[in-house]
Amino acid sequence: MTWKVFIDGEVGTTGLQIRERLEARPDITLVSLDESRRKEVSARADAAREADVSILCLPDAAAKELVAALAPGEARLIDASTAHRVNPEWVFGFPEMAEGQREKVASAAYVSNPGCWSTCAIALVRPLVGAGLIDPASGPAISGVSGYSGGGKAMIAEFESGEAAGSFLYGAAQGHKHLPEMTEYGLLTKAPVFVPSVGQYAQGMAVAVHLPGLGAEGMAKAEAALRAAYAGERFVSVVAASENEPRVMPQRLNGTNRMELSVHGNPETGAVVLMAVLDNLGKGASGAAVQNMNLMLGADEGAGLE
Ligand SMILES: NC(=O)C1=CN([C@@H]2O[C@H](COP(=O)(O)OP(=O)(O)OC[C@H]3O[C@@H](n4cnc5c(N)ncnc54)[C@H](OP(=O)(O)O)[C@@H]3O)[C@@H](O)[C@H]2O)C=CC1
Ligand SMILES: CC(=O)N[C@@H](CCC(=O)OP(=O)(O)O)C(=O)O
Repeated sequence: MTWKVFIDGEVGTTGLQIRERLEARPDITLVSLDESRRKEVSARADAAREADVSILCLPDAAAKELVAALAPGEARLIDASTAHRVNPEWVFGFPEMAEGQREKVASAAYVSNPGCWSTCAIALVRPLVGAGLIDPASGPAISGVSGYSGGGKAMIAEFESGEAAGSFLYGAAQGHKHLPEMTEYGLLTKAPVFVPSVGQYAQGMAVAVHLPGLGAEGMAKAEAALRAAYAGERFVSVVAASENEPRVMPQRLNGTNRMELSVHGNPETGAVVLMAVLDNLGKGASGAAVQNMNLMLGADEGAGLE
């Protein structure tokens, strides 16, 4: 069995990484457009119609433009941009998120690939809300660090040319574009307070959820809730705190489609921190898109991924 796949935006950061994962696969034939036509909407729509699944690795506006050029049912799409993440007509492409989510992805016409920050945040927060350990109205504090490839070609150029003055925090005004998806799929009623940062390295991400009052008992329950939520999962797992102590290394899972979660804290003060590590271009983007594509095509979910 072979399938045709179109990567719209295949020369961008996310698209290239998907292409690398698919090129080696005998079961996939890539549908490609010439350089001169790759931004022409009619050519992109034709390519999407020809393919069994198309993966959009584009700015939000270009993703919306392609969707608008297609009639419902003409193409199956995975959108890696932010454009459709909380749109109820799209299935959120995080198969491990909830029971039944994997099956929804497999049968969907339109799948939105989650953001890298939100994959980490949702993975940590959602099971704890479910277990009654996070109050959904509490607006939990979340922080994190990403490699600069998370900002695509423009930020890579900024860092690699020396134009960027160094690492920075951002999003302090609480308008980060992943907040709606974190809130909705984290089962929160109030958005988290989220302060991400970009480090002076290319790739890899670590995210921390801060729970100052969870306590020693809550800490044990949090780990149990996370272990139960991801039991048997191949790409999401809970690891011992010692794996991420004393230093959390955001580049630890680079080149993989894995995300590792851990629970940390001080039993005496009751302060607890949940931690997630992934490759922003692996489980945070390109790896996740390939996993969703595999599910939609009926291929082995882990094909082309490690
Ligand atoms: N980088 C990351 O870690 C993550 C990125 N994402 C999301 O994935 C999407 C792609 O991001 P990323 O790969 O980083 O971005 P890049 O800027 O690296 O790549 C975007 C690509 O889209 C192309 N493009 C722009 N407009 C059009 C158009 N109208 N038609 C066809 N192609 C077009 C660009 O062309 P050109 O080369 O000419 O500029 C570029 O190659 C974004 O929505 C981003 O937010 C999601 C999760 C993580
Ligand atoms: C480091 C950095 O700048 N990261 C990007 C998010 C990358 C990403 O996940 O983009 P999507 O929202 O399209 O998924 C940001 O915070 O805006």
